[in-house]
Amino acid sequence: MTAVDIPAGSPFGLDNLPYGVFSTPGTAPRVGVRVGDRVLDLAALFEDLEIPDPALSADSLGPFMAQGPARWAEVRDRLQDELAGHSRRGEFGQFLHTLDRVHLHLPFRVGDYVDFYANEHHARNLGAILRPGSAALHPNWKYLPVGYHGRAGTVVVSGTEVVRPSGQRRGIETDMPTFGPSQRLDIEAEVGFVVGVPSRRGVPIPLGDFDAHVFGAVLVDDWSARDIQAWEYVPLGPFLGKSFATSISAWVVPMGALEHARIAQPPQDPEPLPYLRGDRAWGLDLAIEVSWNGQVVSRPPYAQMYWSPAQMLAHLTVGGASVRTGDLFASGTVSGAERSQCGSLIELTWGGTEPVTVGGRPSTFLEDGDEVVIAATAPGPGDARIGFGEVRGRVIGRPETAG
Ligand SMILES: O=C(O)/C=C/C(=O)CC(=O)CC(=O)O
Ligand SMILES: [Ca+2]
Ligand SMILES: [Mg+2]
Repeated sequence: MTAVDIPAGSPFGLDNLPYGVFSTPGTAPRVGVRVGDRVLDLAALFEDLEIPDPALSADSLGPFMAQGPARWAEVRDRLQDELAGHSRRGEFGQFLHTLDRVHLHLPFRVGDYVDFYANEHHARNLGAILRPGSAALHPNWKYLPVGYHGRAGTVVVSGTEVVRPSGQRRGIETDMPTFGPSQRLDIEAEVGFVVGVPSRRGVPIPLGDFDAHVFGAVLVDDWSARDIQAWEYVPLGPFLGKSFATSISAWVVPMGALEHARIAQPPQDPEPLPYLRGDRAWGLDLAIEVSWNGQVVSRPPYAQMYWSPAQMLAHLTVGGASVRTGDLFASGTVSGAERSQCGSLIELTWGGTEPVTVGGRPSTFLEDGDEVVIAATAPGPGDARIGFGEVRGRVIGRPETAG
């Protein structure tokens, strides 16, 4: 028994306690923690406990995340103790709001945003689809986690509508561009890692220091306009095809909640260079599920990621780049060896040549009105699951062109 009602088997039990930013009608956004199907007002609880912290009244997790790992652990331990009913009071009703009564905001101000390309199945599939006749993997791929800097200002919270981008599109049969709404609008199911503690410019973050900087993880949907991307990406990489919207889940799962999800990474051959070499138990056994208009179309296994989040951060900073509170780096699309495990529609439909049936309709890329939901859970202690919640987005036509 806990001091609060948590539905049996909820992936939002005391072993999870993910953080977000919420408001109720007429009140200011502030830090909340998901407990079962409710949101706990953290600032109000801590005031009541006579340990107030202005960081918890902020409209972003930033100030709390900047306080660092000792404080994260202290707050988490205190919460677990209070909610487990170990305190004299055990009265939480006044601090809890049911989910249907709260508005969930973007949980932190996104600083810099990087997207990696850390999944070998995805990299090989995209190579085969986009660059037939060339080697699927570039020679650098197994030596460094390939990535690019994305657009932080268009990272949006789950539930935000995604406006179909227009741009220069390459036709399938021709190399001449036309301008108009993307006809190959896609998703990418990814996991993102959120920096809490900044680093100093010129000082790389070694593999072993990951926990000193990274606060938690979110689900990411890296919406991608494949026809825009295919025309523009040479030689500098993704640009407008991926900058119109990147959705993240509303809950940031603290790294402390993922300790039972840690597994060995897949073998790395060739052995990485020394700054990328270290603890191999950095895989994460996250089970992801992609639903398209309510139908599960894919189950990407994060366990198969080639590069670990610690390797991503080490590489991102090895040249001297610093990170700041609120920086987000995403893993890249998560795919498995099977078609039914692919985290993007371009893979799932093999470049649009092999439609999947969604709601009885043969489907390749996203139509206006389509909705995609990416959800995930991780193993917790015993039988418990740790929920990430979901990242949801519905595609709408551009307002001025919508019919
Ligand atoms: O291989 C390419 O040219 C492009 C790859 C992507 O679009 C994937 C990307 O954004 C990185 C990732 O999600 O893995
Ligand atoms: Ca991506
Ligand atoms: Mg504890």
